[in-house]
Amino acid sequence: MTDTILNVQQLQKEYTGEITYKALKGIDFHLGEKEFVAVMGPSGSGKTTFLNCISTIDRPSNGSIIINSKDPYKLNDDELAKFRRTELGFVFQDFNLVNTLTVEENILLPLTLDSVTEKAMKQSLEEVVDFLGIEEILKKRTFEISGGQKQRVAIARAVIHKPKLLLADEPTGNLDSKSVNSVMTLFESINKTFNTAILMVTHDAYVASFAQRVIFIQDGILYNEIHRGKNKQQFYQEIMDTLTFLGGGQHEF
Ligand SMILES: Nc1ncnc2c1ncn2[C@@H]1O[C@H](COP(=O)(O)OP(=O)(O)OP(=O)(O)O)[C@@H](O)[C@H]1O
Repeated sequence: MTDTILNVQQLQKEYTGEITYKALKGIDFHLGEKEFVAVMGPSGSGKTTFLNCISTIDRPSNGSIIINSKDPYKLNDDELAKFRRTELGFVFQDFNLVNTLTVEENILLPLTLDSVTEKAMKQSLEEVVDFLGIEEILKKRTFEISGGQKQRVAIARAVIHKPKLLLADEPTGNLDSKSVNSVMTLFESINKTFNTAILMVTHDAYVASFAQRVIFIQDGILYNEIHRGKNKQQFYQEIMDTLTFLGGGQHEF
């Protein structure tokens, strides 16, 4: 068994308001330190809540989350901000780039916040830009580049500090099929080249088939998980079969 980067035990999340809603009802989950796992399930099943609890956006109601041997919910605000900047990387469906900054400035943002030296910044930038093949757009503003390019920039920003764990919520949700392919190939190579563990929520079985394992959440509980063997096409079919078994129209996934 590989070392664990993320250990989730009995995770529960209850949204309180006029009506109390239990979005997560006790989830146990381990992510190996070099693993790439996709999270699937019907709409409203709790996928984003699960990811948000792990990414420290949403505080769990009960249970524990340990990332790289640390409990982020036991850190004070400054420590937590630093923890997120150094140990985690985030990729979202809508890219979350700063429109007033250039591509290069966007990518360097996490490092400027951590007062990294200019020399070290340049070196990290060169490495990530080379890896992602985005030299020619570095001086452009975000409104001058395509959706696929925006997501590559967002990924560059998410991995420039070599996080141990990359968290992605529907990273291909706003992309055309050609960009979906290139972004997923990129995720695969980030996972293999930098040994970055990846946890990614997706509705798309094809996108999930790039992962090594898919977990399925239904009604706030872990319903099932399947592992990829050598054959990606067969894995895709198994994912589709599980989704069909889970029920709900295809539009729900
Ligand atoms: N802030 C909130 N307050 C109250 N209820 C919430 C809140 N956020 C989510 N929920 C509820 O919790 C449940 C799980 O939501 P969540 O967004 O995690 O589902 P999901 O599986 O990611 O759905 P989708 O695939 O549609 O994005 C839903 O029923 C949702 O309405």
